[in-house]
Amino acid sequence: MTSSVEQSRKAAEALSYLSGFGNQHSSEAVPGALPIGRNSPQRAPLGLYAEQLSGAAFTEPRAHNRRSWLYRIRPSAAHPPYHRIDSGGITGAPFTESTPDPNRLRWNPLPEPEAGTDFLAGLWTLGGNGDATQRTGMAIHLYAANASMTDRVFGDADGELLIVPEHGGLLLRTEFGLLRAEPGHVALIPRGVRFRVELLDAYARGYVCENYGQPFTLPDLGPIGANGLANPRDFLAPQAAYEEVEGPVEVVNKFCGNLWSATYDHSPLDVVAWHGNHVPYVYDLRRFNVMGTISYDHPDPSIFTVLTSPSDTPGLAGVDFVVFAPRWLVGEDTFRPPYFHRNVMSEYMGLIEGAYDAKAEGFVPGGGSLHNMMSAHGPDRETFDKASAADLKPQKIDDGLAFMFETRWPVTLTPQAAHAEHLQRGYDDVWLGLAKNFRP
Ligand SMILES: O=C(O)Cc1cc(O)ccc1O
Ligand SMILES: [Fe+2]
Repeated sequence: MTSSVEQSRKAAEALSYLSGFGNQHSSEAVPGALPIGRNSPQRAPLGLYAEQLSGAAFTEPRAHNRRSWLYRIRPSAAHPPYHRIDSGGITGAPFTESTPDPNRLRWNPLPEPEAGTDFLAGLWTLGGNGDATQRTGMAIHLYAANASMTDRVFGDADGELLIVPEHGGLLLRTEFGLLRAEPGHVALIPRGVRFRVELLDAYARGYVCENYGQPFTLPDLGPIGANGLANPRDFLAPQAAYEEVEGPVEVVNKFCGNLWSATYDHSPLDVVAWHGNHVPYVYDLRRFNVMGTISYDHPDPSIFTVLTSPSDTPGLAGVDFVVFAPRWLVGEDTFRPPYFHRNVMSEYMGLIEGAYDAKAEGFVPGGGSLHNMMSAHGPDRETFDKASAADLKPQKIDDGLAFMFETRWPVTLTPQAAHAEHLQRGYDDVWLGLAKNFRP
């Protein structure tokens, strides 16, 4: 099962997908593997085992109900006990080891990992909120890896994983089939789905939003109409693909914040056919249909919402995933970059490529910033001065791709993030020297 970057690349280049967000997809890697007209026939086709994977309670309304039926070589139940293993850099909610911090904070990218670090070993938790045992809240993780996962797979019982590569492509071998996620794409692994990450480049780095709450869905469009923002057909699910591997495979399960491990005598990526709507997917952020003003003022960034995890209060997300993609700015008599603000929501921002229009310096690809609930932030001094004096002709912002995980609850840091070497000291200084211009 060991694989080189070239082998993974070859597999990634051959992929085709099923299109459509939230669809009831179906796929079979071997003709006839998928039962027709029923989910669990007395004997499933080709000697496969039928198994349901639920992502919603059986009784949730149809609009929210999520489940898939998997037809696999061995049932998932055939495994030895799990035992606790060291979690390395990854932890989960509740985050109780640090005092929630009202300061504006910014980090440089993670340092290079030791040779032989795979995606799972390279996960590093920055912080989060909520409680995995209550299925509320979210965690922010970063990853830096220089090796493919071999002979082991990962599954997260705590929540779904929104993976945002910033450097290096990933091949995600999931129970449902293969997905390719390059920088500029996002990949979503639903709660409980097992997967292995192979690198398509020597080095991979990026961000992960672990969502304990309601699964990410597309935002309502309201007066925008029937089209726009992230279009459903651009979300791509895998075609069924299985491996028939006999021999030890470590299965690591994240459960209520801790990692547990069991060594199976076969690979659990052995699903030959499946159907349902609890599926992994990839989405190319460059397909995002950006909306903006064509008159004046800087619109709120909710118009850039790609995916939202709703809470029980309409419009108040557990977490939103927001992208700042290339777009034209044409606002007249308008301060065009992000405004100064204090937000009841907490904002973690990352940069996939280039630069971000509110920060002249210091916010770099692979780095991140946290502006917690009600913390005052906005353009740095240099950006403010420049934008206040700019000639307001139409301007294309096309030199960057930034994103935000915006959550209704404050983000509490892990001790490793609060004391990190790569935490920038003196971030507050970017707002120093904003001149007093008041002339009554
Ligand atoms: O703080 C940020 O840069 C994110 C952000 C962007 C924007 O365009 C308006 C508000 C906002 O919080
Ligand atoms: Fe903000």
